[in-house]
Order: sequence, then structure tokens, then C-alpha cells
Amino acid sequence: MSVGKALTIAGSDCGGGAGIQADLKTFQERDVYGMSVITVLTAQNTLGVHGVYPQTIEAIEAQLDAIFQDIGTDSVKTGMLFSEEIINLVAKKLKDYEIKNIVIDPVMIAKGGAPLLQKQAMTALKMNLLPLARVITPNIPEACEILGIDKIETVEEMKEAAANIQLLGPKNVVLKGGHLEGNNIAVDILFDGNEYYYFESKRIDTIHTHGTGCTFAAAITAELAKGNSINESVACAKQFIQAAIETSLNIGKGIGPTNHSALRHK
Ligand SMILES: Nc1ncnc2c1ncn2[C@@H]1O[C@H](COP(=O)(O)OP(=O)(O)OP(=O)(O)O)[C@@H](O)[C@H]1O
Ligand SMILES: Cc1ncc(COP(=O)(O)O)c(N)n1
Repeated sequence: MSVGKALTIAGSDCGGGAGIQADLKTFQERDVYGMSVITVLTAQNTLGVHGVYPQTIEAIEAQLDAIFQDIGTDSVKTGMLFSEEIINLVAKKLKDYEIKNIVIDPVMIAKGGAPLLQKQAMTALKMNLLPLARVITPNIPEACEILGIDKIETVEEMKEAAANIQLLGPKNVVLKGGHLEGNNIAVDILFDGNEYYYFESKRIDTIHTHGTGCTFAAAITAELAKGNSINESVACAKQFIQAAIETSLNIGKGIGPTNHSALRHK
């Protein structure tokens, strides 16, 4: 039997809500074969990030080679890459192995405020990784950092930001509106270089949104692995994240994770 294969290159969240763990759970729920390359171990729970332990470049390189030299993949998602060194290694390997269907979730800051990308790594992210992306999925603060602007407060400003990020090289930009304040609709905007597409859902009133960004990007990655278009993949991912937030899990003492198996029980 053949199956779509998806790889996540990201940080481990031992608490299971974000990072590698969220990605693999999502891949499984979307019926693709999931693989992982761990860039950084985090000691993390619903209360925040308590430790960040980058893996050696040798360890990351060996994991990438092991996968690409044998199994291969139909799509790749990158999440927490943390340092310039790791970004440059990942970019080089994706190029050397001619990997297609690259989804970049430009993870920068955890919900609790912990930095997940070093400040000095921003140039490498923009110059070396972004141009390889089939799709990049920034949230509003990440889009501001990438563009060096202070704020994005309206849908019009989201559209302008998406177009400006697209000029940096990614084929498609999905600018996520989870952080857009004063809006009871959660709107994500896809810009493909020509047209804008809008993905809207009712904003859910919950604090338990740990891992929403990872889960959403992983769902897009899984759908691309199955050969779906960008539009179809984003639409599926939006439905998936909506259900996962609607029934998010009140576990731990802080911001709980989303429910990856929500659609299975509908
Ligand atoms: N309260 C909510 N109700 C419904 N959808 C939401 C809500 N918050 C976020 N989303 C959706 O979840 C997805 C992830 O968006 P978000 O902007 O939260 O990403 P993120 O900021 O990268 O995640 P995180 O804040 O966990 O790092 C998007 O599709 C967004 O529209
Ligand atoms: C290892 C790791 N990667 C990413 C995130 C961000 O999570 P998200 O943006 O999905 O909430 C996180 N908290 N930890």
C-alpha cells in the first residue's frame, strides 16, 4: 500500500501540545505517514517554556540524511528552528535533496512569551529559507517581524503584509488572523501572487489554544502530501483547526492544547 509521507523539522514540546508532537498527531489524523527531525528539545508545559536545548548540527544533519537518503517525503513542514546555524543547515539540505512542497511556519515566540527563534537568525530565515517555501504561514506578530513593521490591525493591512511577504520569495503566503483584535471572526488570508482567498471561521472564546499555529501548518503539510492544491489544503486545515480549538483540552494549569482527534469524533 502506498501512502502520502510528511516530514516535520521542528522543536520537541514534551508537553505534547505544540512542535513535533502536534505535527505528528496531526499527520496521523490526516492519514499521512509522519516523520520527524528534532532541532531543539524544549522542556515545556501548559504554563510555558522552561528550557531550550538545541541539538547539535551533526545530530540534525544525520536525521535529515537518514530520511532523505532512504524514505523521502512528499511534503515538509519547518517549525522551531531557533538559530541561524540550524536554519542554514535545513535550507541547504532542502535544496541539495530538491525537496518540494515546503511549508514554513516561521515560529518566533511561544504563547507565554519565550523566544523560540534567536534575534540574529531573522536574516537567515528571510534570505535562505523563505525563498524555498511553497507556503509560509506567519501569524500577525511574525508577519510584523519579517517585514519590520509595528502593527497589522485590519484585514486590508493583512492583505498588504501578505503581498509584501510574498515578494521575499515564498510562492504562497497564508497570513493567520488569530491575533487580529476586536474581531469575532478568525480570518486567514491566502495570497498566491495574484489573488487573495479568505478562510473564515467563528472565533472561539477559549484560552486553550496552545499549538494552534503548529497544528494548522501541519494539516496544510499533510494535505499537500496527498497531492491536494494549496487552496484545498488550507481549507482542510482551517476546518481541522476549528474543530481542534472548539474541543480544546483543559489539561494542565495554564494554556491547554488543541484536540487533534476532534474531527474523528464528529
Ligand atoms: N480563538 C480562535 N477561534 C478560532 N480560530 C482561531 C482562534 N485562534 C486562532 N485561530 C485559528 O487558528 C489558526 C492558527 O492561528 P494563530 O494566529 O493563532 O497562529 P499562531 O499565533 O501561530 O498560533 P500560536 O499563537 O499558538 O503560536 C488560524 O487558522 C487561526 O485563524
Ligand atoms: C517546540 C515548539 N514549537 C512551536 C511552538 C509554538 O507553538 P504554536 O505557535 O503552535 O502555539 C512551541 N510552543 N513549541
